[in-house]
Amino acid sequence: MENICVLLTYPVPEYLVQKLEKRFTVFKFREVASNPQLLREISNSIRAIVGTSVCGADAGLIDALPKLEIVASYSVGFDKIDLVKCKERGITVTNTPDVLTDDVADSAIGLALATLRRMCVCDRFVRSGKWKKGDFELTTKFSGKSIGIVGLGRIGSAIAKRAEAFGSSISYHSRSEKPESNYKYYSNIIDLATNCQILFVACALTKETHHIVDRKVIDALGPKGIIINIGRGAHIDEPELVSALLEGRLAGAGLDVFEHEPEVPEELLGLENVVLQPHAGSDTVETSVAMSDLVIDNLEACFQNKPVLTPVI
Ligand SMILES: O=CC(=O)O
Repeated sequence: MENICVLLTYPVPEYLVQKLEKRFTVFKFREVASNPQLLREISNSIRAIVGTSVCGADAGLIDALPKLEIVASYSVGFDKIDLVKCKERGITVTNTPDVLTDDVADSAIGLALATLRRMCVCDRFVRSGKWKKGDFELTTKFSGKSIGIVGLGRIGSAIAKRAEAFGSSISYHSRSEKPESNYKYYSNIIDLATNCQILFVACALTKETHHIVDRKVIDALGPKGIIINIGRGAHIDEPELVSALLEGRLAGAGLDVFEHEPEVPEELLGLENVVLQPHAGSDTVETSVAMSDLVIDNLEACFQNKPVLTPVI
């Protein structure tokens, strides 16, 4: 397989780079993009793209690679891959579901706890020595709150399972009701937001879910409501979120993702009722190894003409 050329569109952990380089001829997009001559030379040889949640494969790149057979994403989300184009061209697309579910769900619960119990503010309180001058103010209880989950897929279900252990009542909104679930279903996200205290966003980003959390949803959640987003930044109308937080129309937010990441709205940086993470929901050593192994297994299966393990299409 050493002769098979793979284009890496975004930096991935060294473990995956090494595994790829052991098996394939690897080109890194950043190096190739700055060398148009090299790009022209290799465009006819690239048979696989390895992308991430940040940079996958858009129509322009796919068009430039006539021999492309597979886009293997080091991510569960595939919103950065032009699936229509891949389908047209008969290109296989794979992602890394399941192996990261626990980490992302853990992060979601961690963000909720950190936001309600103000853990980051508490940490700064201790470090700055302010504790010596008096105790920290009271925070808000997490256990027993009513939880609304947008998207009851693998990650949404894992969040629900964890929230159950906190005595939460759980309801959800998704495209259709899940007959296997005992949680209360709302076909309308505004009804879900009206009836919960903490709204977790855990669905895939599609045209339909772009800005699914808009001003109406935020206002339905109300001034005591909390939003936790471990999906994609574009699930939330970010300027609306920022103004709701500034105006006290929303109590707080725990955000792993942002609409224009790594750019984060300046106003959020000054707010103490938000907890911000750098899109790191699945970024643990253990899960990174599992995701990398799955990327490799998918590529090997594809080039051995076997069924890939986790096909998107
Ligand atoms: O955002 C992370 C992923 O899609 O895996």
